[in-house]
Amino acid sequence: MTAPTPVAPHVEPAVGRPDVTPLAVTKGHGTQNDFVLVDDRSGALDLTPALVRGLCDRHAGLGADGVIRLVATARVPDAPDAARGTTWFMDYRNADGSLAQMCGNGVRVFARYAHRLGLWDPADGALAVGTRAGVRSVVTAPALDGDEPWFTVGMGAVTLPAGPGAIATGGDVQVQVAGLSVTRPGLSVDVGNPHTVVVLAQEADLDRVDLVVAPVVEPVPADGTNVELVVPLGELAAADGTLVGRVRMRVHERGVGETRSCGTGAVAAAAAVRAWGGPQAPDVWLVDVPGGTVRVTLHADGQADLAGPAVLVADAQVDLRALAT
Ligand SMILES: N[C@@H](CCC[C@H](N)C(=O)O)C(=O)O
Repeated sequence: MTAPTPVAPHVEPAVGRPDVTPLAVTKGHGTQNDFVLVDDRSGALDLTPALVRGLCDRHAGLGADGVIRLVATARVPDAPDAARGTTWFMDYRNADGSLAQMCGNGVRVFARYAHRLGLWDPADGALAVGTRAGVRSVVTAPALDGDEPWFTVGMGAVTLPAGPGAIATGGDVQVQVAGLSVTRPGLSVDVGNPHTVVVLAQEADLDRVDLVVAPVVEPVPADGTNVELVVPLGELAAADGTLVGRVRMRVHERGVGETRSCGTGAVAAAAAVRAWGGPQAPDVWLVDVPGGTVRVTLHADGQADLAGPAVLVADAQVDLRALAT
C-alpha cells in the first residue's frame, strides 16, 4: 500500500496580495528577554497599543516581552530634549502596549539590529541611542562565554532613596510576593525606569515565588514598578584582582509579567545589593537570570554599565490583518 500523498494546508499568502501590506519585523533577544524589532526609520508606522499587543501575543502573534521601533529621533515628536542630539531612537513598548522609558536588554539588541541594518559600525565608535530616559551609548565588548558578541551599554545614573535610613532598614516600601508568607522590605531604584528590589536569604525562596501574580508594593508607586527578587551568591576575585559579586535574580516586569531577564532590573539589583553590602561591597556584579548572565559595573559617580549578549533570531513578514488586535 502506498502512503497517501500529503495535502499541503492552504495558507493564504499575505505577501504580494494587493490589499495587505505586510509588516517586516525581526525577532531578537537579550538573555531571553525577547523583542519584536521594527525598522521604521521614517516614522511612518502608527505603533498603536493594540498593534503592540497583537505582535507580542505568544499564541496569536509573534510573541515577545516588548516591541522596539527603530526610528529617526527627528521623527519622534515626544523624544526628550536629552535625546535630541542622537540620530536613532529606541521607541520601546511593553507587551501590554504601554510605553517604557528604557530597556537595558533592548538597547543591546537595538544596537545589533542597527549594525545589521548598516546604520552603525562599531569600528566608528559608540552608538548613541536616544531613549525616553535620555541617551544610552553602546560599544561592543568581550563575551563572558560562548560565541555571541557582547555589548556594553552606558546606562546613565542609578538613583537610590536619599539618606541611609531606607538602606539600613532594607527598603523604603513593603512588598508582598505570592509564595512568600511575610511581606518584605523593598528598595526603590531608578534606572531611568522604576524598580523595586527585594532581597531574599535563600535560593529556595526564589524558586518558590509565583511571579505570574504581580507583587503588591506599598505605598503603590505612581507609575508602577518593575520588581526584582535577588539572592546574593557571594564574591570572588577575578583574574585581574577585581572583586566581583554574584547575585541570582527573578523579575516581574511592569507591563509584561515575569520575564527571563531585565537589563535595567539587573542594574537596579546590583546597585541595591551593593548599597546593602556597605563600602567594602564590589563594584562589578554578575547577575544570573533565568535567561543567562549579564554584568553590571557600578561607577563612583553613580553611573552604571550593563554588558551582555544580543541575538537576532529571525526575520518575518507579519500579516497585520491576522493579528488579534
Ligand atoms: N526588559 C527591560 C525593561 C523593559 C521596561 C519595563 N518593563 C518597564 O516598564 O519599565 C530591560 O531589559 O531593562
